[in-house]
Order: sequence, then C-alpha cells, then structure tokens
Amino acid sequence: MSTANPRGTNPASSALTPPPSAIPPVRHPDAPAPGELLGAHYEDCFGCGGGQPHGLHLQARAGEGVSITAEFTVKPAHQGAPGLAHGGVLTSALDETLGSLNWLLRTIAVTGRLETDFVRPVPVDTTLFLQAEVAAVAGRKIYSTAVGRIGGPDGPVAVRAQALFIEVKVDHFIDNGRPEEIRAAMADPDQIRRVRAFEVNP
Ligand SMILES: CCCCCCCCCCCCCC(=O)SCCNC(=O)CCNC(=O)[C@H](O)C(C)(C)COP(=O)(O)OP(=O)(O)OC[C@H]1O[C@@H](n2cnc3c(N)ncnc32)[C@H](O)[C@@H]1OP(=O)(O)O
Repeated sequence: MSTANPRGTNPASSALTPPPSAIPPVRHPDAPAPGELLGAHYEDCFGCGGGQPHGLHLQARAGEGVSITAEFTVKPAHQGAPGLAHGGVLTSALDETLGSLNWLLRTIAVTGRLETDFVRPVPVDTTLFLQAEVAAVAGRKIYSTAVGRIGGPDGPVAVRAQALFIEVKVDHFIDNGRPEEIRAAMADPDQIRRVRAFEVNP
C-alpha cells in the first residue's frame, strides 16, 4: 500500500484514508499488458469516448501493477477563465483516469468521492500527463490517487486527486441509466459482453 502523501501538504478527508483492514490491490491476470491502450469503455463517454465532439478524448494506457497513464489535451471548449482549463474539466480528466484503474482490477465501480487539488493553471492547448494508481482495496471500496503534470510526464504537477470508488453490479447502470442509452448499449453485444465478463469471471 502506498504510504506517501500524494497531496503534498494537504491531507485528504478521512473517508479517503484506507482502513487498517484494507489490502494491496491485485492486478487481474487478464488485465491489459503494461503499455497497452485501454480504448474507450463507452463511445459516448465524456471522458474517453470518440462520440463526444467536446469530450476529453482521454487516452489511458495500462501501467505496471495497478497503475495507469493517460493524456488529455485541453481544447478551447474546455475553458473556464479565458485561455485556461475549467477546474471541473480537469477533475473529469482525473475521474476518468482513476476510473480506468478499475479495468485492471476487472471490477465495475463508480466514483463515490473525489477530492482534487488544483496546483497550477492549465492553459488551452496544454497536454495534461496523468498518472494514477490504486493504493488499497477494502471490500467494495477502492482507494486511488492520481496526479496530472504539464510540460511532459515528469513536468511540474498541475493537479492531484484522491478518490474512493465503490464496486457495483452492471444493474447499477441498467436500473439508473436513461432508457434510450441503456437500450442502445444493451444492443451492442461487445459492450454487454465486456461488462458481463467482469461479473461472471472475477
Ligand atoms: C451497460 C453499460 C455499462 C457501462 C459500464 C461503465 C462503467 C464505468 C463508468 C466510469 C465513469 C467514470 C467514473 C464516474 O464518473 S462514475 C459517475 C459518478 N458516480 C456516481 O454516479 C455514483 C453515484 N452514487 C451511487 O450510485 C451510490 O452512492 C454508490 C453506488 C456509490 C454507493 O451506494 P451503495 O448503495 O451501492 O453502497 P453504500 O451506500 O452501502 O456504500 C458502500 C460503502 O461505501 C461507502 N461510501 C459510499 N459513498 C461514499 C462516499 N461518497 N464517501 C465515503 N464513503 C462512501 C459507504 O459508507 C459504505 O461503506 P461501509 O459502510 O461498507 O464501510
């Protein structure tokens, strides 16, 4: 389990601190190999899908262990202040990267809590280099951290996050999603096979 404080001097809330019973994450044997691009989990996802013109089009790549790297280039549609990325968009990029980690655990999970530190402004046209890892798992709870750098993968830190993801069944989406999108997703055999495989083949 990672012991470093990924937020520098700002401690995370206690809900994001793994309990003593938490265990280190285990990379699933069928997880994509280190270096492999993950691809979009859903074509219309704002974070990773190719079907959203103003989406982030974030590309995540499997790392070693239970870690991910990802890149996202800030577009004019992502501005908050003139010429600068909106903080919510940067948090979305962190959320998407952190969510991708669960593919390496082969666990379906949603974000329960996400805390972000905004360390540096991120101008339009900047590429954010993201790195994320799972720190610990406790039952359905997955504790993860992420950092986003600018200027290169080893550049200065612009954003940091800590998150708690909660494992859910595929019914979470079927029961709560808007019927038209759910129907379309259910009609896509690849989408359903991919998600169901996580449940029947843990
Ligand atoms: C068909 C298509 C499929 C597509 C698949 C794509 C998937 C990927 C998409 C990814 C997209 C990118 C990612 C996204 O953007 S995911 C989108 C953003 N997230 C959501 O929409 C989630 C909304 N929330 C919920 O649905 C429920 O609240 C969940 C499911 C999270 C829990 O409700 P549930 O009734 O199931 O469980 P529980 O309430 O018994 O809680 C269980 C445990 O967790 C603890 N806890 C819970 N919340 C918090 C919290 N905020 N802080 C601290 N702790 C929290 C809780 O205390 C308890 O602990 P304990 O008492 O056990 O110790």
